Amino acid sequence: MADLRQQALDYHAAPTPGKISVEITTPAETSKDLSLAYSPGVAEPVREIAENPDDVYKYTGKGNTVAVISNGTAILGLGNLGPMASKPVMEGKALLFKRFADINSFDIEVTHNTVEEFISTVANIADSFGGINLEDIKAPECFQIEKALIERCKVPVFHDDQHGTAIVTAAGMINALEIQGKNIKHANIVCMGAGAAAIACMELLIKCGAQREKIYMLDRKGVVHTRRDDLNEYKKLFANNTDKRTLEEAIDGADVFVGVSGPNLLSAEQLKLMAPNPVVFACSNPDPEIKPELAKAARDDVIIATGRSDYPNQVNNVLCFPFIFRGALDVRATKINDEMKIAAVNAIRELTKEPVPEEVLLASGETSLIFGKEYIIPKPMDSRLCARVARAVALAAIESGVAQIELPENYFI
Ligand SMILES: NC(=O)C1=CN([C@@H]2O[C@H](COP(=O)(O)OP(=O)(O)OC[C@H]3O[C@@H](n4cnc5c(N)ncnc54)[C@H](OP(=O)(O)O)[C@@H]3O)[C@@H](O)[C@H]2O)C=CC1
Ligand SMILES: CC(=O)C(=O)O
Ligand SMILES: [Mg+2]
Repeated sequence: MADLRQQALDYHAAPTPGKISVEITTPAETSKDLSLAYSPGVAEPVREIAENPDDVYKYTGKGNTVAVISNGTAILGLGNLGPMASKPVMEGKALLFKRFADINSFDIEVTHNTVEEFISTVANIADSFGGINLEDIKAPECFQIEKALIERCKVPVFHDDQHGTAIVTAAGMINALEIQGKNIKHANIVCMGAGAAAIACMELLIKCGAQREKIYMLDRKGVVHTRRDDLNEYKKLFANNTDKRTLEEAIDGADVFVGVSGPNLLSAEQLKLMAPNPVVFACSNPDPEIKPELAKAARDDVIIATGRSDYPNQVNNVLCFPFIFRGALDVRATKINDEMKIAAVNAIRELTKEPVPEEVLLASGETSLIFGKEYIIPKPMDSRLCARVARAVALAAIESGVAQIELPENYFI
């Protein structure tokens, strides 16, 4: 662990501080090059864009650039550590956009006093980008922020911790329940956490067939129930009319545990109370609600997933956000709607059942990956994800009427 700590610090410090840089895409060597790139030549695209605003997509990088924007109020599961402390994560998201979907991104860390100030800051710069990926903004402010920005911005705005997480959780959950021989419609679900990721995950699981009254959501004060008078409007949607008050009571006989809260909050004893063949998604980063080795030692019928790269079954929004933006940008979608989200769920879910190419096995350090308890969701290094998810999302955008241009010719086929 100490070794990983030092390796991670060295990785971020060298060979240059940070993880991303900006590259030039056109020649800029000679006076002639500069007369095209800068003055006088740059005036020509300026005039064209002033005449026809859509030409910004033709003459600038806007259409392939996403802003990754945070205020550092919910950095992974580490809490509210401020905008600068969030920068390694935001640079990390930019790295993932580039590595997995060839999308350029800038990380922007906003210092603000009021929610309205944050919203105005983002709304005022949004047009510079093809899309806005909001990251690690805590609940409940994140809901108001995302809603206001969707209304005010012409480009798609997507809160990754809500919807990216929900899409990957839904894809993994449907697969895991299928392997365990269970139907999501009948599943008793415990959700540890009642913030950005939790609310969005549960809403999407409901759209995929889960029943609201079978969901027991918990926050720091225990079960979210109808007799509590301290619930915000988002938690109220999950207030269960129940006498259960504690995790022990909620998890007794549950089929599913989704953890999007904090480290080590589920004990082996609590896991043992779950129904036969349970599904446990311990998704808090970097430290899950229960460690896989502890969960597996407690019972051998469990399917366990975490948000981490160093265990099997990585349920992490990296499997979604690069690709959902790839599809949205490529048909210039004005928003990322439910149809596009469900298309992403199905594309991720279905890919898991296909044979895994050798290059993915190599990159994952595995000799075999076959749909089953240890492989419920594709690996991030699976290059087929970009093609499958982006195409499904782009088609859904077109069919649901939010695309502004047609599918590019031979798009990912
Ligand atoms: N694997 C993945 O892809 C992702 C994982 N996550 C993880 O989910 C977690 C939450 O992130 P996010 O939703 O953005 O953050 P938020 O700040 O919006 O929500 C955090 C929620 O967790 C609850 N919580 C925190 N500590 C405890 C505790 N000790 N007992 C019970 N509930 C607790 C909070 O309760 P209260 O409301 O009472 O404060 C709150 O409801 C993080 O660990 C993050 O790493 C998030 C996104 C993606
Ligand atoms: C993965 C991620 O976005 C998070 O843990 O916040
Ligand atoms: Mg996050």
